[in-house]
Amino acid sequence: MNPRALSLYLVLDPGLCAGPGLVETARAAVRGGATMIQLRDKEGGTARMIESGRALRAALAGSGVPLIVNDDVQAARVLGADGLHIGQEDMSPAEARARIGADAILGLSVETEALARAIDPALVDYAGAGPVFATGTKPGHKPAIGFDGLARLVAASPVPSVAIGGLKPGHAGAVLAAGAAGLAVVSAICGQPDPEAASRALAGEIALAREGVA
Ligand SMILES: Cc1ncc(COP(=O)(O)OP(=O)(O)O)c(N)n1
Ligand SMILES: Cc1nc(C(=O)O)sc1CCOP(=O)(O)O
Ligand SMILES: [Mg+2]
Repeated sequence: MNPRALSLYLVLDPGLCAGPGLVETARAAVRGGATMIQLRDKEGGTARMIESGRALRAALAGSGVPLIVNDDVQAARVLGADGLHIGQEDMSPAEARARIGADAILGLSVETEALARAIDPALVDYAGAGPVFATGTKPGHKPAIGFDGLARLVAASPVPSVAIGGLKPGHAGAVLAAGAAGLAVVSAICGQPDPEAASRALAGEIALAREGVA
């Protein structure tokens, strides 16, 4: 996986995207510069994940933007998704890798330095590091780590890290300065009045920040 794919990683939440919907939000975000899309539906079960995933696959076809499925390895397999994102309590990276195959992208959430250090780079392609800030999008999330904590997780991880949790416009510089490959966001794009403009603003900030740290 090219770490640049982690630059602006949109995690789609069907509830927050209820206005335009998942597909239109994804299309708009990609027009604005999103580089990776995750389907994260914590409520709908496998059947809805597959239905939404099919529509997203069709919308993203030819864009070069990978589609990652959150949690649900069965849906990821049925969809032939580009990858799967798992948390520490979902399944082991070894099981996930065995079930999605060698070529699929596998992401793993890490909330502490010890978890980041424990990543096996033979199994896992990227780390989702956070939460950087408290967020209402994920009730019961682990304690916020801030930019200093992010830098420690990034340094401990043997694979590229994408920062997540409460990230908004204005944060890209600090995230990249901490060494992360990019920002993963839900509410900074999903549910915004103009998701394309929101995505373009974040992508522009990331590009500027990258010039600063290159
Ligand atoms: C890019 C990215 N990073 C972290 C997460 C969180 O995954 P997890 O800890 O399994 O929590 P849920 O998203 O399943 O509630 C993520 N989804 N994406
Ligand atoms: C899905 C998710 N995982 C997190 C983690 O820390 O592992 S925080 C989070 C939600 C991020 O949403 P928003 O960009 O709206 O703050
Ligand atoms: Mg999970």
